[in-house]
Amino acid sequence: MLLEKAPAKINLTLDVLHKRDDGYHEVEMIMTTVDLYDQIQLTELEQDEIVIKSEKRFVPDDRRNLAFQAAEKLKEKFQIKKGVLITIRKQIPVAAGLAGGSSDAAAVLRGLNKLWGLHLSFEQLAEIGTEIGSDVAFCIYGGTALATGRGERIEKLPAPPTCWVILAKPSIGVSTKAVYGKLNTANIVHPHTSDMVSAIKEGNYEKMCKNLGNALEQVTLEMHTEVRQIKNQMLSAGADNVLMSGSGPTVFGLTQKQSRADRIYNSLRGFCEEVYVVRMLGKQISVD
Ligand SMILES: C[C@](O)(CO)[C@H](O)COP(=O)(O)OP(=O)(O)OC[C@H]1O[C@@H](n2ccc(N)nc2=O)[C@H](O)[C@@H]1O
Ligand SMILES: Nc1ncnc2c1ncn2[C@@H]1O[C@H](COP(=O)(O)OP(=O)(O)OP(=O)(O)O)[C@@H](O)[C@H]1O
Repeated sequence: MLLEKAPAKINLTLDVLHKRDDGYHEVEMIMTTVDLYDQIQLTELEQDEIVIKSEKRFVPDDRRNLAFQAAEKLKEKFQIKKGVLITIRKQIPVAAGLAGGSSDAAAVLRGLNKLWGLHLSFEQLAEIGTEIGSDVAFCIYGGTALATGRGERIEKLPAPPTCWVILAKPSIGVSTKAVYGKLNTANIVHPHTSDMVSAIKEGNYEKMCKNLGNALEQVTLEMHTEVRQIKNQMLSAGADNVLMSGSGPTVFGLTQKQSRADRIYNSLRGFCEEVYVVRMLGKQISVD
């Protein structure tokens, strides 16, 4: 039996450059993992099958689950004739823009690499992960990175300046495909990715806050008024800046003061069911 943590990610920036011929969008985004985790337990089975268990509604227990696809890919590619029970203790909100499913898939790839003694590098696991979803490669490494291409090309960055992150997810789920589908690439307000990279490298918290930006935010804001309400609520409770993560609908606010993090958290409870105060992890996931 083996346990593997699957952390959520947030987007500090998300820029869309253009739509590609293969239907995906060329992106440039800075992502960082936070200490909100799903717990993945991998148990070897006698029978040659993949079984998914999760107590949470909305999490599929068949091939639609990205964790299932991760195990299936490894079995196919390396002709593994063993079975595995994948138990997912879900803590990351579902369909939230926090890469929950992608991080579960990445954790299964890392975990089975150990359990089945495959000795694959993180680079090889990231390549396999990309066949499952655009965010999986980043989730293999965790930490902070600039992701380009359709999200699969990863360049490591140092840890962002220390701060509190308040996450709030309104009670709606958002389909990433639908948000990209509604995006008008001619009307994008592009975030300043290179300024965010330098903010992180300089450890400049104010500059990081100033340069938060997400090209998909406007699309989701127009679909769901709750996202705007949460942004306004966080700002009026004292967040230094706020942004929607990924394709949403989760919004995060930043502050360096714990008392203010508490105030923002309290101001959202009752208003919004899923609220968390977390830290950015900064560090990448270690190979062992
Ligand atoms: C919004 C983000 O989560 C930000 O990190 C990612 O860009 C999306 O990553 P993901 O959920 O792993 O996305 P995938 O499962 O690869 O793709 C879902 C759908 O989103 C759209 N999609 C995704 C990534 C991308 N660079 N361009 C796209 O247009 C495509 O319509 C695709 O069919
Ligand atoms: N392991 C999983 N955990 C949660 N949802 C999963 C999982 N595998 C597949 N899904 C399906 O994927 C859909 C999107 O869920 P997920 O939580 O991964 O979205 P997300 O956080 O918005 O992802 P991203 O930020 O990568 O776009 C869900 O509605 C669910 O049906």
